[in-house]
Amino acid sequence: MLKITPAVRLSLGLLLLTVSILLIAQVLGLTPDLRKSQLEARQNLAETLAFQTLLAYSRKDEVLVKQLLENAVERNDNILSAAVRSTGGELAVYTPRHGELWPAATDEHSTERYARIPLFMAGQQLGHLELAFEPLNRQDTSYFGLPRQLLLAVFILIVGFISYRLLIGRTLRYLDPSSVVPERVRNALNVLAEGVLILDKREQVVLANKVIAEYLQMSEKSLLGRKASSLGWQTHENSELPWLRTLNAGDRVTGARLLLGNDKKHPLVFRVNSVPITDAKGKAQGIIASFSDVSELEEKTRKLEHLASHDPLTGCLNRRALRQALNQAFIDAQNHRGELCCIMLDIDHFKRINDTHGHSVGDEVIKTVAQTVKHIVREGDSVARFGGEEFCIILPGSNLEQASQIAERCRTEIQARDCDGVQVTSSFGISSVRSGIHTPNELIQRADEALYQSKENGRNRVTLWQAQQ
Ligand SMILES: Nc1nc2c(ncn2[C@@H]2O[C@H](COP(=O)(O)OP(=O)(O)OP(=O)(O)O)[C@@H](O)[C@H]2O)c(=O)[nH]1
Repeated sequence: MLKITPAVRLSLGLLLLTVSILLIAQVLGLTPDLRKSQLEARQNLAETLAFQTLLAYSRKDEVLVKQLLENAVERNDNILSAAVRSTGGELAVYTPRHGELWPAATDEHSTERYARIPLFMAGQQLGHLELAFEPLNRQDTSYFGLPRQLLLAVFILIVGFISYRLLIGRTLRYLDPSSVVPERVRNALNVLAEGVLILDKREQVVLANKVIAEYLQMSEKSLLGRKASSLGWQTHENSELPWLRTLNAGDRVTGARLLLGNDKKHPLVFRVNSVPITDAKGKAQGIIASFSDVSELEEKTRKLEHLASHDPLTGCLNRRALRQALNQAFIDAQNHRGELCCIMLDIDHFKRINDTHGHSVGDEVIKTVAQTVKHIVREGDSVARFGGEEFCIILPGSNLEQASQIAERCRTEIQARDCDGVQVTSSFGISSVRSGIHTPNELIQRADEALYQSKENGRNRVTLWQAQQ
């Protein structure tokens, strides 16, 4: 089947245009009128023959007249018969079948097929020359019995299409950007583990290797001519695409991070390098951009970072990560004169739970308490496992009153929870940067002192640290 390639489409377009131009030319009368010229030829022929016949007929040389008429019929395929009719209406001289070919009803006037020319000599009419012709269109049906115009149209369509197709195919080969890259270069790029795009000055793809085509889920050919920025990349905070930076500023870009894919949860992550292709004068004529898929590496790194900063039993921050979060929150609070509170939480009589129900139940209790607290605090707060059954909660932007409300909610919900048939209570101590505290350590220390007060005063309660403590 004929493939509708751009070359075929262009050829058909040009063919239609050509046919339309021919039709318009015909409508405007710019093409030669075959019918008219045939009629003129017939008229000339009839008049010449009439002149010759008149001379012979006036001398009553009927043999010569007959010879002239027979010669005319013999030499002209389109003359069927000829005759000289006397003024009285009888056929004086005639070629065979003229009687049957000449229509009885023909009046004085000539028609397309029947010429009737009066023969005058010295002002006296001697008779008429009669010529019967082939029908006008007969001459057009010279090929396979089909009208010549139809054949011409078919000829233009077939030969026109083949010629246009060959011409455009050849032209497109010169214009096809991929054909300027030698096969061996393309093969070499296809062996690379990295994706490669070669772009022109308008960031249109001139070459795409197999790897990048697979990442983009498109064929190498269908990528040609597409703008690289239209291929579905996501940048970090809409920063400039690396190849655009190279095109705009001439910079080499290395290690730019780009995401690809509609699946926002699992996009492919690439590290992209982009270098300009310069001409002899050092002007950028295009770009080579390489794409390394670092999705798996980033996922592993993310998991390692999570392991390094979180407690494996509860999923809360560990002490190292708590320190970082607290230091940052402390700096922010100081810079913006903001609120910051710290809550220390300790499960009451936890040793007894371990001793009575076993260590694994103890672990479950710790996990339940952690889940309860994480569920209550806001998104910007940090929950860390501080020690065995002790937790530290950092609340940026919360004042003492808000922090004590949160601690109170944690206390009542922990008390209400049932953990493998075990019910526990917990004690809380709260400190705030607004209580004359100067360092992150001091904030934790004061909250711990308040927690100690809760334990001292009978447990299952919340105590705020105050300067006079
Ligand atoms: N199951 C379990 N127990 C732990 C873990 N870490 C620490 N512990 C135990 O927690 C208990 C803490 O007990 P203590 O610090 O004496 O205090 P308590 O029994 O909670 O009493 P108060 O704090 O005074 O109410 C110890 O027995 C630890 O062995 C842990 O990860 N899992």
